[in-house]
Amino acid sequence: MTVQTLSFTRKDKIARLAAFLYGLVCYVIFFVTFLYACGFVGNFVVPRSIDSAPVMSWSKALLIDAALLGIFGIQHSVMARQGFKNWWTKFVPKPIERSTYVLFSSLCLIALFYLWQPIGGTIWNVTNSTGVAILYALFASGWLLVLVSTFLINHFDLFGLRQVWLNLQGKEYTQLKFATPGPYRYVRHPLYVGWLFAFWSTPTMTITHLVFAVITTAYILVAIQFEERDLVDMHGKTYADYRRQVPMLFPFTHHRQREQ
Ligand SMILES: C[S@@+](CC[C@H](N)C(=O)[O-])C[C@H]1O[C@@H](n2cnc3c(N)ncnc32)[C@H](O)[C@@H]1O
Repeated sequence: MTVQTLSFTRKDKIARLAAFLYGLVCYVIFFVTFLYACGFVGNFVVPRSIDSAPVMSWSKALLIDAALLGIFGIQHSVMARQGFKNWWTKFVPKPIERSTYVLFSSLCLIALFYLWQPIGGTIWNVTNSTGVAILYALFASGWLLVLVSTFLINHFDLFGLRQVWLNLQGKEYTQLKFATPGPYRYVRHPLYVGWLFAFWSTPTMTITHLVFAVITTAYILVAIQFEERDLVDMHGKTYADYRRQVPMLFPFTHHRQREQ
């Protein structure tokens, strides 16, 4: 073995280790952002939440909030498309592509938490203690369903750790297989169902919260179209059949195409 090859091997090992550490840092940033998001939407623990006191006119606040959600939506959807990935992995090494996606998503959310402008106003206010308890239980179940669904798909792949771990070991990345564990047998998008519960279940629905819930719901419905197009490209007939047989978000709903 020549000296040149030896030094390349060592450089390669250092690069793999650096990629792994980068993936780990991105994951920690994601996880802290995720925990902050629970407090932000639920109005607890965090210093600035979705319903903090308004400080500007409602029209200006609405514009800022819509822009913040729009930026997150564009980043999250564009960077997830195969065409974008093919282009930007010319600059970003493939093993850290997912971690970088996760990092950018977290940064958009951190900007949203920091710059969010409450509007105030009350749409509904449940004061009955049973009602409040049920709404908080649905809120908590939503976040739990989100987290559990990530593990059912593959938590460590979704957040980039699997990619940098395989790279550290010098192993090739393998695509995740299509699977329908647990709730995936009843709905195609349990993780998004979790978000819907987390965003809509609140004893006090303010105008601010409603704006957040409506825009994120619209985003989820659009994102599903793009995600399913990619899933059909990836898994072909298997996913197309699954789409025909299993409802999108509401379990046990009559699926039109099932009868065909
Ligand atoms: C954030 S996850 C959301 C998964 C799903 N839309 C949900 O709401 O539970 C998105 C990733 O999951 C993958 N995915 C979605 N459904 C899947 C399935 N049934 N089996 C394997 N991967 C899936 C997609 O390819 C995408 O990379």
